[in-house]
Amino acid sequence: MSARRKTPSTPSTPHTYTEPILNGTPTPSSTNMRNNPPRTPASALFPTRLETLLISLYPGTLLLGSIFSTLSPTTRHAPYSATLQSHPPDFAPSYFAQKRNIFNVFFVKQGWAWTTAALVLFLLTHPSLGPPMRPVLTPRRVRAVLRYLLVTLWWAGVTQWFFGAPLIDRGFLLTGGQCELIKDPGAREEMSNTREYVTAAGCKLVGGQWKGGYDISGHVFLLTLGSALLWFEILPAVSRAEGLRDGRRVVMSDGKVRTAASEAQRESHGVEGEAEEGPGLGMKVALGVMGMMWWMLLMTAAFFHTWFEKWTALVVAFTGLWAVYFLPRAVPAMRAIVGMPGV
Ligand SMILES: CCCCC/C=C\C/C=C\C/C=C\C/C=C\CCCC(=O)SCCNC(=O)CCNC(=O)[C@H](O)C(C)(C)COP(=O)(O)OP(=O)(O)OC[C@H]1O[C@@H](n2cnc3c(N)ncnc32)[C@H](O)[C@@H]1OP(=O)(O)O
Repeated sequence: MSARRKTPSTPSTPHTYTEPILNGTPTPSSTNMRNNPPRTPASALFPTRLETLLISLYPGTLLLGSIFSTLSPTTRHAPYSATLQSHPPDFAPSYFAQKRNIFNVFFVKQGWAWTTAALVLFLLTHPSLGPPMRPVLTPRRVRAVLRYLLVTLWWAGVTQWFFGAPLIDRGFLLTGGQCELIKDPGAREEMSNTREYVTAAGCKLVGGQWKGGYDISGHVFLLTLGSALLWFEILPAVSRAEGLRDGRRVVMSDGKVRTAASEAQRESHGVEGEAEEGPGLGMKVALGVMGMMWWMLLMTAAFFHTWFEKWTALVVAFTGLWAVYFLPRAVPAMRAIVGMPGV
């Protein structure tokens, strides 16, 4: 497994590993690195080039959707309602511009359930994490579940519940928004539960209009968070690409910066008989879910929300992802608990 990985810059003595120190006293290999700058970033907190390329698919998709909506005459001329955050149903320029489209109702609106199912299937079936189809709690599975739970907390806090109203709704209220019903004193009388008018869901439930504030796109947030969680977990486990696996930088407990390969060496929990075969069922399902998420992200970018609502949602999603997938690279104590995918 990882213990068998080749480390081309080091002598191939069995059972010893002399990974070059990247920010310590100059060694012959670190001098080499000055002459041939490494392809990985200087700080453990930043993504590698390959990771940056993959991450840039997200802003790229938002840009593509926005360009399409600007260039397409049907979409450009269709009336847009800021309150509905969409084109009114009668003027929707495409099937995907309708809120009731089947992919929205059964896929995005249940998006975290799909993300969870795809990840669980992958964890249960991929041999790099444990014996396929046997519910054995290997360290890699446990750490993957811990990371998933942290990202789930972020999803839940932003979209579902944060000691009351979720963060999206709190932001909306703080920026001057309110449930339009509460302007009507008669209707307000009937709203006995305060929760009814401090959340978008409660407001819509009593027939109110959630208006006036600034609302980040829940769709962009969920689709980014879910699909990126899947590929952050899956690619380092299945790919041999340097930038996704061994080339990632980590800060060791002595403060030295090394590559993830050194940790993989020490913490190998390889499963006997780990196969290097084609994609298994878990991988195929995850690829399907990621593909659908990408498509729905593109549709959201093309037909829903304002630019600002979409871009801030992207930033909020990546804040959570960064805390779970990049911060531990620079904080050994955190890494000891949640680990890194593929290590
Ligand atoms: C040994 C091996 C071990 C293996 C491991 C084992 C076990 C696993 C470990 C642990 C598991 C344990 C515990 C897990 C704990 C919990 C996990 C449970 C997770 C679940 O399983 S939990 C159930 C499923 N629950 C969901 O998964 C909900 C997902 N859902 C959301 O989080 C929101 O729903 C969101 C974010 C989507 C908000 O969205 P939003 O809709 O309110 O807001 P947005 O601003 O985006 O949209 C404004 C208006 O535009 C429309 N609109 C925009 N874009 C559109 C588009 N593209 N197409 C059509 N319409 C569009 C909208 O439809 C809306 O319209 P309208 O308001 O009228 O509906």
